[in-house]
Amino acid sequence: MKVGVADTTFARVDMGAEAIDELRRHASVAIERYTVPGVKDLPVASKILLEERKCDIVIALGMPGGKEKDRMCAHEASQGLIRAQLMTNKHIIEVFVHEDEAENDSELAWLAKRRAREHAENAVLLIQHPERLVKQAGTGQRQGFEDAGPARQ
Ligand SMILES: Cc1nc2c(=O)[nH]c(=O)nc-2n(C[C@H](O)[C@H](O)[C@H](O)CO)c1C
Repeated sequence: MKVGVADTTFARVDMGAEAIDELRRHASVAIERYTVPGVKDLPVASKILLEERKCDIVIALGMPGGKEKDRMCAHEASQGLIRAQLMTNKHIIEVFVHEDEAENDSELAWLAKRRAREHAENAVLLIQHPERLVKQAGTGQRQGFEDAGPARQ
């Protein structure tokens, strides 16, 4: 199994390094990293990782800033990532941490690292152990902040 890790220099936390560190816990996983300036560059980087560098799945990590133009950028990047998935028929796990999700820098760093690691785990499960994700269906999993848990009925 080969996992592509696409990340950005715009991000204020080295999310790619966190994802790679988590992936390295799985001995059978090869890793290919591709760093670009910002989130809008992630779709083509991800597509190249899937098509030319023969990755099975890509984790695309980015950090939209807190301004309206950043939110617009993130939305455009998301649309590009969805298109790239449809064009390649492969998963690209979007791992965006919006700068304004956190109250301060230390919470931002904690959130970005934890979300990157949890989605790295999801990428391995999607390719190698999809049945384990089926077991988690409907359990309100979240990446970063606490899980929401299942709805009380
Ligand atoms: C406004 C803006 N905001 C962000 C952002 O919030 N997060 C991010 O990662 N990148 C941003 N960029 C840069 C673009 O994604 C892209 O790197 C440039 O437009 C060059 O293609 C831009 C231009």
